[in-house]
Amino acid sequence: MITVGLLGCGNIGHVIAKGQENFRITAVYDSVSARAEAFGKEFGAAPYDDFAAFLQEPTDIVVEAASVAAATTHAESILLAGKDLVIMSVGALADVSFREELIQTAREMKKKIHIPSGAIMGLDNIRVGQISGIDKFVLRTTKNPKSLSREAEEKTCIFSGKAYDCVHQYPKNTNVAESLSIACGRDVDVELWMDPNEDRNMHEIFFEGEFGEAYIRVRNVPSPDNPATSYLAALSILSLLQNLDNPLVIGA
Ligand SMILES: NC(=O)C1=CN([C@@H]2O[C@H](COP(=O)(O)OP(=O)(O)OC[C@H]3O[C@@H](n4cnc5c(N)ncnc54)[C@H](OP(=O)(O)O)[C@@H]3O)[C@@H](O)[C@H]2O)C=CC1
Ligand SMILES: O=C([O-])CC(=O)C(=O)O
Repeated sequence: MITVGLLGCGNIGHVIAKGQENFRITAVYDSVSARAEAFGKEFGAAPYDDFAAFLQEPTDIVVEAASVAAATTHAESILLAGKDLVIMSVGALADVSFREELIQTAREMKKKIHIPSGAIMGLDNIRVGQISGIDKFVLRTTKNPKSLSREAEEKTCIFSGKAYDCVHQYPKNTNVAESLSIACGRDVDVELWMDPNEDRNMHEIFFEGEFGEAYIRVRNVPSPDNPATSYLAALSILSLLQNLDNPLVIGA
């Protein structure tokens, strides 16, 4: 049985806890210790309010499902503690030198850093961008203003630029852009829209290169407990965990 330490007892944490089958969450940590305690009581995991003590639990893998700040602060120490790592707050990896240091640490510790497909489809084959030419790569994200904790009367573009720059302004909405950038090997172009007539979290990917062209559109149901996070993102990490010990690997 794979044992999991969970960093962040929020929306995604609860979805994966409810889907435990071939893995078990045995230790949890959250910046709000009452939240970790309640989570621990509900799912039978040990709650921690001290991160160093949390790392001493003999878990195989730590799932970060908290925030870009949490991933930035804790990722290195998780790897140094000899644990594999799943990063949901992928925006933390926009800083190239931080990302390269983390990969180096993982290599030295013989550990893996997993980036789940998250709120999109097709991340696996987008890696072809690293081995063949790309002419165009644009991510257009459209959400209801409520999912962005904003208000708007009409469809409005609130960001247009590179993924790297988006992370500083919209850390909760840059994970997809950063996952795509890492997958295809370049800082992708991003448009972020809010639309009062859109009730889904929509991600459209326009990708052209030597292979041909692709248009991927995902219209995600927002998570009831956190409308900024698509339910697909939580399902994606659950699927990743359920397949960790599966000898049959699907996808690129
Ligand atoms: N890769 C992808 O495609 C996607 C990634 N995400 C990312 O996944 C992460 C989790 O999402 P979700 O579960 O919906 O978020 P929630 O806000 O529902 O849960 C996160 C929990 O982690 C806590 N937390 C935040 N920062 C820290 C910290 N530094 N140390 C310890 N605990 C912390 C939060 O506390 P508090 O409320 O006090 O901040 C909260 O309890 C987010 O960063 C989100 O942006 C989401 C969707 C798609
Ligand atoms: O759709 C989602 O779940 C979140 C999102 O935009 C992102 O993290 O980039």
